[in-house]
This record gives sequence, C-alpha cells and structure tokens, in this order.
Amino acid sequence: MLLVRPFDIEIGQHKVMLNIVDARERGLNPGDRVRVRAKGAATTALLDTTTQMVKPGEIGIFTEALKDLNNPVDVDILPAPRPASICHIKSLMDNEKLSEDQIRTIVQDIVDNNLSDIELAAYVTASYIHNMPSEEVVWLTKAMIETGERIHFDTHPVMDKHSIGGVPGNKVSLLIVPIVAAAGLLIPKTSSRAITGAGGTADLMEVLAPVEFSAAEIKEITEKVGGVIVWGGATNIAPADDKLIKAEYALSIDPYSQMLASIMAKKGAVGADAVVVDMPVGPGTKLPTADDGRTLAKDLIDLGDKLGIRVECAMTFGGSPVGRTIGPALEVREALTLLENKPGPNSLREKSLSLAGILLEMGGVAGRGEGYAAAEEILSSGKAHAKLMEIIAAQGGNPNVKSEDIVIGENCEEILAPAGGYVVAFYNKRLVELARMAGAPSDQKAGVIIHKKMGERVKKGEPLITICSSSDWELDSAVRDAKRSMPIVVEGMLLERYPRITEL
Ligand SMILES: O=P(O)(O)OC[C@H]1O[C@H](OP(=O)(O)O)[C@H](O)[C@@H]1O
Ligand SMILES: Nc1ccnc(=O)[nH]1
Repeated sequence: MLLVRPFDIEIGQHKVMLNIVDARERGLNPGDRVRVRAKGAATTALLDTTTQMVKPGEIGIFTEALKDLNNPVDVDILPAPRPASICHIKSLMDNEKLSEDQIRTIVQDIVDNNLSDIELAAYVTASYIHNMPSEEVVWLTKAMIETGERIHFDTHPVMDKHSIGGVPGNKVSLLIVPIVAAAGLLIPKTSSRAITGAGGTADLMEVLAPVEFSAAEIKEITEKVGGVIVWGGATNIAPADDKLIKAEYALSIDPYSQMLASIMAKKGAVGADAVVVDMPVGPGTKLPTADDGRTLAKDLIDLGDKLGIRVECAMTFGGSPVGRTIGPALEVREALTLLENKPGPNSLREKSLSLAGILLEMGGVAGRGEGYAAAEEILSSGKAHAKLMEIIAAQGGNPNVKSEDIVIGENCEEILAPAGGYVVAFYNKRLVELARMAGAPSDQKAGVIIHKKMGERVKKGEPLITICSSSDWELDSAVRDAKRSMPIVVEGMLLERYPRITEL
C-alpha cells in the first residue's frame, strides 16, 4: 500500500505522482496509465514521477482523482492495460462502422477516465471529420444514458428544452424554463457550459445560484417548484457528456453525431416526454443553411422516436446574436430585465416566447397556435419572474436579486465606428472570440455589449460594441484584437464611385 499525499491542485485530468524509486521498482514510466484502488473505490490515472515531491512509499494524488477515490488514506496501484477503445477510435478515424459493443466500450472508457486527453481529443476530432450513421448515434446516445443515473418522475408530462447552441447571447432558457414551470408543467433543465460560445446556460445560471446538483436533488427541486436550471456536468446524468465537452470546448468544435447524442442523452436521462430543440441557422452558426437545419431536425426527431421522446424542432434566426449581450453576467442582466418587464431586446423576447409557446402546446396547457400568447401572458403578468426567483431560491441563490444588482467587469472599453454609414457585415464568431479573450465564461463578468446590429445606421465615432473584463490585460488584448479585425463592418451607402474618365 502507498500512503496518500493529497495534492489540492486541479489539473483538468486524473493524475498521480510516485517517487522515481517506487516507479522503477514497479516497472512504471512517466505517462503510463495506472489503476488506483482504494477501499470501495477505484480510478484510472496517468503517472508522473518525482525525486522530491513525494517520498518512497507515498503517492501524490491530484484533486480530480482524489474526488473519485473519496479522499483515501492509502491506495495500491497496478499498471492499467491499454483501453480497448483506442482501437475503436482508430476505426472511427478510418470511417469504418462501429458495433454497439464497441461504442459502449468507448463511452464506458470515457466515463471511467480510462482515456488520456490525447485519446479523447482523437475521438472528438474523428467524430468531427466523420459523421456516424444514425443507428450508431442511437447506440451512442443509449450508452451515454445507461452509463449514468436516470430520473423517473411520477407526474407527467415532463417537458424539456435544449439548444444546439452556436448563436451568441442565446440566454433564452432563463426565460423559457420559468414560463413553462409557471404554467404548471415540469421542466428539469440540464445544460452544458459553453462549447463553442462564451457562456452556456449553466455558466449563466451560475451567476444567480449554484448549478451543481445530484440526480436526486434535481428530482426533488423540480417536484417542489416545477423546474431547475442545472449543469449536466455536475451530475452523474450522462457523465460521458461533460468529459467530451471539455475536449470540444478546447477545440471550439461540436461534432454533429456527438451533438445529437449529447443533447438527447441529457433529455433521455432526466425522463423527458417532450422536448423542443432550438436550432439557430445562419452564416457562422452550426447550421449555415436552412437545408442543414431540415436535415438536423429530421435526425433529432428520429432519434427522439427511438428513445421514446416526442421532439419538435424550431429553426431560429442565428444571423446575429440574441439580444445585445454576450458573456454570463451581461446576459443574465439582460434576461432579468425582460423578466422584470422593463424594456429589452425584441429578439430575446420573441425567441423566448416562441419556444416557450411550443412547449406549452406540446404539454397540453395551450391550444394549437395559442402557445405564444399564453407564454406572453405568463411573462407580462410577472408570473415567470416570480417562478425564476422560486427556482433561484430552491437552488440556493438570492431570490431578491434584481437586474441592476448584477455586477459587470469593471474594465470596459468601447470600440468606435471608424466611419459613418450602415452595418453591412456582422461576424458572430469574432464577437464570441472577443468575449472569450476578455475572459468569458470563466470570468463571469467578462463579455461584449453590442450597440449596433446588421443594417443599423451608425455615425462616425459612435460605439459599435463595448468589451468588459475583470482583468485589464485581458481587456487590452481583446480591444487590440477587435481593432485589428473589426467584428462589425460599417460602410456608407455609396460603396464605390466610378467617375467619367474624361473628367479625371
Ligand atoms: O457554446 P455553444 O456551442 O454556443 O452552445 C452550448 C449551449 O447550448 C445549449 O444551450 P441550452 O442549455 O439549451 O440553453 C447548451 O446546454 C449550452 O448551454
Ligand atoms: N453538443 C451540445 C450542443 C448543445 N448543447 C449540448 O448540451 N451539447
């Protein structure tokens, strides 16, 4: 047995450290995979060696592995075999078919932390290059559900909403969940953190309340107040999902087959009966054309049928951000403003009411074609606001929070229009890059405020965007980058003049 030396350091992977003498005695080298066994728990980790940091007879264990092992006093280790899924990942790279068993092995290895970051990145990259056939996506989704916990509600229908993401500022879940819950339906909403964006719904909700709950707690809170907005990655619900998202986030990609499975596994695991999926379409989003949107809608509906979930898809406008803010705190402030029935952006209000309306119709509390108006009544009467405050309280946040209480990064700088004219080009992806450079989403207070959208008139020197951050150096680098390659292009209506040659 080796005496545990806890290293309270989060390094984003499962790691342990042995003194070089012990490592040599066991025939282990740095980078080897080892199985670490404690009383009643085991995990796989990668090995580092040292001459100084741990003594012979000791083992240094970093935070991630310590959590899995329940903070043990002593452990033993064995060399771990090369995971079988590496071979299947290679098959995926070669665009070969995978069997149900092979897919299940990959998912189990991901859940058990048997894959290194390099191997995970290889899986995610291979999935990005080759879409899986639909039967493999069904196996993948089922494996992701079955390797975690599931929630079974006694009351039905259980409603849910999910966005494929890809459009900046998509804070609509903060309005939709309370509207649906205020209508008397259950909506246990699990979200991921940002994948390609600068703030996922889990990042946003975390500004208002804790988002890390167990499956049992999600069930209890949903039954009490009608809904939750929690981080899927904190639960044991579809536990492979968040591990994959970490690799996807680093690469800013969302592979098609993986996206289908990621969304539907979370919906299947919470026992959803009916789901609306928001699919933002437009240049620079995950769905460049309406045809791409139709293909995805068909794939999502088919996958839902195979899982026993009624899915409806809504193709939404993704050409420019939803509302005028990007980044956790800024987005939360904007969503609260609308819930408080103060003036706010129409794009956010209309999109939230449309999607909530579909859910009210699917859940049978509004007639066909009457969902939008029903959602609007719940929003304007203040019931949606009151419901969000109840959800915040149930999740342990401050139920008296107001939009003006939300603190934004103290370092802000405006990017001004270099000329007068009209906004003729608007680059969503650049805005997201700038918000990420400013520190979002890990810096909750960082982000971008958009002053001018596509087609709007601008005077020379007027602000186009404001970038905010908690750190002055991150702000500086984002501002420099914005000026080097503007995310919003302004031109006069007169683009070029061709004078008569004789008059030159
Ligand atoms: O970062 P990108 O790729 O834009 O999208 C990821 C976001 O999309 C989904 O939204 P929601 O949970 O339905 O609101 C995810 O849960 C996550 O919040
Ligand atoms: N791949 C994904 C896209 C959007 N949301 C998710 O949870 N997962």
